[in-house]
Amino acid sequence: MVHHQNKAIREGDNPDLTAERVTGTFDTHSMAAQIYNSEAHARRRREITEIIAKRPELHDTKPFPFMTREEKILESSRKLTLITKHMNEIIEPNNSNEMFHLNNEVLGIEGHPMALHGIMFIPALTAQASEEQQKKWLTRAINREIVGTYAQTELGHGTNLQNLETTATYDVATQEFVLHTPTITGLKWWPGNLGKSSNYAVVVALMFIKGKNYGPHTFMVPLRDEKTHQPLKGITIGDIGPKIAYNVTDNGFLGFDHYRIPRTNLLMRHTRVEPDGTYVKPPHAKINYSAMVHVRSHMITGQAIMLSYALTIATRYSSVRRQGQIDTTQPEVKVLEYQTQQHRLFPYIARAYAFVFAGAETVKLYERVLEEVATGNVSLMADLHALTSGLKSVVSHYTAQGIEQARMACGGHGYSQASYMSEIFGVAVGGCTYEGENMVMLLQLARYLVKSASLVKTGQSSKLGPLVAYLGAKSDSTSLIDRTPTTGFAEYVKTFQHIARRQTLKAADKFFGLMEKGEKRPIAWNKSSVELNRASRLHTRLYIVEAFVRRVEEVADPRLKEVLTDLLHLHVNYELLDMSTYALEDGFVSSSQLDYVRDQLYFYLAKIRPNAVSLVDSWEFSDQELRSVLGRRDGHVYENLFAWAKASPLNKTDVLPSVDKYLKPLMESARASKL
Ligand SMILES: CCCCCCCC/C=C\CCCCC/C=C/C(=O)SCCNC(=O)CCNC(=O)[C@H](O)C(C)(C)COP(=O)(O)OP(=O)(O)OC[C@H]1O[C@@H](n2cnc3c(N)ncnc32)[C@H](O)[C@@H]1OP(=O)(O)O
Ligand SMILES: Cc1cc2nc3c(=O)[nH]c(=O)nc-3n(C[C@H](O)[C@H](O)[C@H](O)COP(=O)(O)OP(=O)(O)OC[C@H]3O[C@@H](n4cnc5c(N)ncnc54)[C@H](O)[C@@H]3O)c2cc1C
Repeated sequence: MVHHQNKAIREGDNPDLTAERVTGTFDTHSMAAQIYNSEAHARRRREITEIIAKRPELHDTKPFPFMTREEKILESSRKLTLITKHMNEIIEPNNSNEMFHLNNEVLGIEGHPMALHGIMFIPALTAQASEEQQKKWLTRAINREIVGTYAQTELGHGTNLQNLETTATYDVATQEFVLHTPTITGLKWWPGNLGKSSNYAVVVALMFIKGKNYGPHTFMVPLRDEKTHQPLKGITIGDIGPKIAYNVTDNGFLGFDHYRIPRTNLLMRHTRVEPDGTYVKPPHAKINYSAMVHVRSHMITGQAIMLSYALTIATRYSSVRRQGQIDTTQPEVKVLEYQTQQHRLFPYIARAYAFVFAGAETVKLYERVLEEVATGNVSLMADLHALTSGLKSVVSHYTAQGIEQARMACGGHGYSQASYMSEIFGVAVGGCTYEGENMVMLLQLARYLVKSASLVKTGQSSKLGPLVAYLGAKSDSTSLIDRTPTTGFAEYVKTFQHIARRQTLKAADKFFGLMEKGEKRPIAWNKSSVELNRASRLHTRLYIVEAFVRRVEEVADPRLKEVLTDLLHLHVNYELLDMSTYALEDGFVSSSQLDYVRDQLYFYLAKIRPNAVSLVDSWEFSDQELRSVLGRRDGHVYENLFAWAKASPLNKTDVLPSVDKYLKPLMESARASKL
């Protein structure tokens, strides 16, 4: 048997796809180790996939698009129960990476009844509950004796946490907090799994003590009777109805009617309220926002994975789909031969790699900050908040765009739910909104950039943190791209730094200038906000490029290094063209340099072409995880599309009741009236 570099090759596969895999120049298992940050983790992913493949009870009983929402929830609860029961046979206990993979394989991306339990409820209790509180609730939560969610957003308020309407008013006499929803707009609205699944929630409410508003705080709140699962007295609760996607998750509403909880249900690791109502403030005003920072830090990788789902589907399909000719004397070509198709897909393949590398760095920083905050050191919280705010916005935006490009790259079949593209898009695009609407989060990063710009302007560049140190550096007079013999990326990085620095300082000038002219700070901020967000995006895109460069520099295997270097070339050239307005407007980059950048882009599209399928195969998504007929590993698309169509519930009978009831009588009466 021949050993190929691409480990996805199997006998009997569509030969067009096998031919693509044979041309791969690198070992896809080794590339998976880069993507998943270690050989051990990549191997464990494969082992988990194999275990699941051998357990049919963990497979979907029918394709998700053929199920109603109720069926999907039932099916996902069945599988959730099974994986909970057999968890220790499948994954290492408490390994969140393995759990994430297990969930993606078995439950999929549409959510499940305990999605928020793992993503926010447990992280909130871990970071914000005191040790005593953790003994009471965290162990039960980890054991899944109770199911919880994170209830913050309201019908009328999501972004602006200071104006939430839900109140928690301290009653000194009974040592209780009274939770209350004063209006319809104060109903909690959106929290995942709040509607039907959870019996507890970490609730965010404005805390009032003796008439004083202490702002948003987090409380552990029982919602349903633990035995009967009936809502408790004083609680109004339910599902908010179907959404664009993510419909296995019961996003819910919740109202409180003077609902009492003990004082000790305020999460008290960092903040305390004494029995007499004395407030002990936390070491950082935003320490209670930790569950949001947790998701923002992890969702970068989550988004990269969803983008790669779509790219895997589209790239494999483009290798088996033949349409039209390039040379009219030759047979029809694979659509992947078209430069336009390559230009549509390959820069996003590069972005997906860039995002997953940036995501790994973000999680590392998050874990460091988590440890430091636990010991009272809050010094890096602002940096982490700025970084994750920018990354969640930029990455979710380009992920949604990339998935949509991948869908269109599949032509008509991309529009069928057999491709699974619409669900992937629908779930991923939610990331532009949840955990802070993208514009709002870019503006959070902009606050950090403006402060940094003001250090530069006042000659205090030495005080700049490592993420923004480049703001204090001097630019060359022009970019040296194409003017130096070096093949490295230093000139590109310098150019991105120049662009981000110039835009940041310019936007900050606009803001400060407006204030100097007498505008109040918030008005000046609003009038500068489009320019400020441009700066945030450029800063974040620079960070992503740098994270990519850092990773490529670390890679030792020469075959991997070569293909990752090709991808990085593609990335920097594509990014620079995409932001060429900024590069051209002060003459830092000339139009002839941009011609060079364009040529480089086309060169690397062609160079990557033979590795395209191997690059997407390296993510090692199983068919079970992808849930896409078009993206099947074996490339046998057409026969399976036909089988899929035949399985459509509409094809159970030859004549639908709607035809019997309406169309037949309509046609009959039309015929009769002609007589
Ligand atoms: C292995 C694990 C696998 C995980 C996989 C994940 C993959 C995910 C896939 C699917 C998941 C789907 C589930 C979705 C779940 C969604 C949940 C939610 O959406 S929960 C609700 C989220 N809501 C928000 O994000 C609201 C956004 N709004 C805010 O965050 C705030 O209101 C604000 C905009 C930040 C403003 O806050 P506030 O009004 O309090 O601010 P100000 O008083 O104006 O102060 C601003 C200063 O505060 C600093 N700040 C703000 N936040 C932080 C922070 N977190 N840390 C540090 N500092 C912070 C800010 O920088 C300002 O500082 P200065 O400029 O004044 O110095
Ligand atoms: C799939 C999904 C899952 C969710 N899960 C949860 C959950 O589990 N728990 C939970 O509590 N919430 C959850 N949410 C809610 C989510 O966090 C909020 O919808 C999100 O934070 C945005 O807030 P909003 O809806 O109030 O938007 P709005 O703030 O009303 O945004 C509307 C528009 O106003 C703009 N805008 C608002 N404020 C400003 C500003 N200061 N400056 C400039 N522009 C501004 C925005 O950019 C946007 O264009 C979920 C939402 C979705 C879609």
